[in-house]
Amino acid sequence: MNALPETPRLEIRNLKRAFDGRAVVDDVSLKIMPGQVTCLLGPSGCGKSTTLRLIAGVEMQDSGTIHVDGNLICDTVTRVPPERREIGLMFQDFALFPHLSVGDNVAYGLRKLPRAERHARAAELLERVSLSQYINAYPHQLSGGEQQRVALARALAPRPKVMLMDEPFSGLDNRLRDGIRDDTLRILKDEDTAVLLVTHEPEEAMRMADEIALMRDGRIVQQGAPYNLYTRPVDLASVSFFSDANVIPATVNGALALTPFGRFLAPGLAEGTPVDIVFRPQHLRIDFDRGGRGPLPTAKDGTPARAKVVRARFMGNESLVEFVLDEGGTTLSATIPNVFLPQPGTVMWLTVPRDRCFVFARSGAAPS
Ligand SMILES: Nc1ncnc2c1ncn2[C@@H]1O[C@H](COP(=O)(O)OP(=O)(O)OP(=O)(O)O)[C@@H](O)[C@H]1O
Repeated sequence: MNALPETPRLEIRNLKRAFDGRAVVDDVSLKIMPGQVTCLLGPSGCGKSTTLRLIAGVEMQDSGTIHVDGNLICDTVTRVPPERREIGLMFQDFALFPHLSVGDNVAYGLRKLPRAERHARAAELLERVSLSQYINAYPHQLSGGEQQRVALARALAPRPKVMLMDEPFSGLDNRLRDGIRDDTLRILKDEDTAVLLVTHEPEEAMRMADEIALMRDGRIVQQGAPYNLYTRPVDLASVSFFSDANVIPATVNGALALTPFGRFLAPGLAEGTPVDIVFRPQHLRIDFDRGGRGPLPTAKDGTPARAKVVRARFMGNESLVEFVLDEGGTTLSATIPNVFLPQPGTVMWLTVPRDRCFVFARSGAAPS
């Protein structure tokens, strides 16, 4: 039995790239195992595509290393050219060759193989993406979703060790997208390549990724399974990237932060540090006012806080209700399943389970 840990299919270490003195990729490290999908997730301009271009070899890093299956393919001295990196690429505009048939598009990267083998591999991949019947058709005769599958088959044909995908689904019709994502994921898993997929859409990353690397201003700020990123975010910006967030400002006093919902533990934060108590709208619970009282405080949910409805809107599957807290005047939102549209001014009591709240030192703020 081999007791050695598996070698990552792709490993990048401390990758850096600056343009005009500005670090666009700033000390990025990642490991992806065979058959694993990692999503590089972040807002526009945070350096995702540049990271992909460095790995593909079409851009050169200032420092850092790239290994595929443990072999160095690029540092500042060694540089394996893009076509010899065994890395497949798939971008937003599928860039199929319009003058080549679907079969020839898929076989394009196999020019070194004998004709019969080339043909067999192209046919096998078209079968895999359920497009065998289009082998002699031309790209313009296919729908957007079908073209996307041809592009996938073409990228996979040379059996790349790593697949780099830059927003591969963003050109597709919304209604098709989920099905195509699921099909693509299944095919990628069958091929056992390591996939690095760039997206700015959290839902796409949650749907596709075994692991998400959350990127901001050129750096990876958090990395892990989607569940861990969602339930244990590192800061307010990470919460807000995945969903709306309620924020209650407070200040640390004796290792506690006092809020209208009671005291929150603020371990490790200096006295006087401004903090934000953060939670998602779906975790705010509401109760009706009963003769000026709300529910009793509990260890799990803390102290109920009295609030008034500001407005309520029907959103389809849920209702969005906005409140203003009596104490402190903070505005909070709640999402409630189905139809719940209380009148503005209605008094209600709000609670939020403690285990759904995050306590973060306010970014850029020093203890007062
Ligand atoms: N060749 C270049 N020269 C100068 N600046 C560049 C170059 N390539 C990228 N940049 C800058 O680097 C930053 C990051 O770009 P990049 O395309 O990597 O971001 P991104 O996260 O992929 O964004 P998007 O999702 O919008 O494509 C941007 O501000 C961009 O203008």
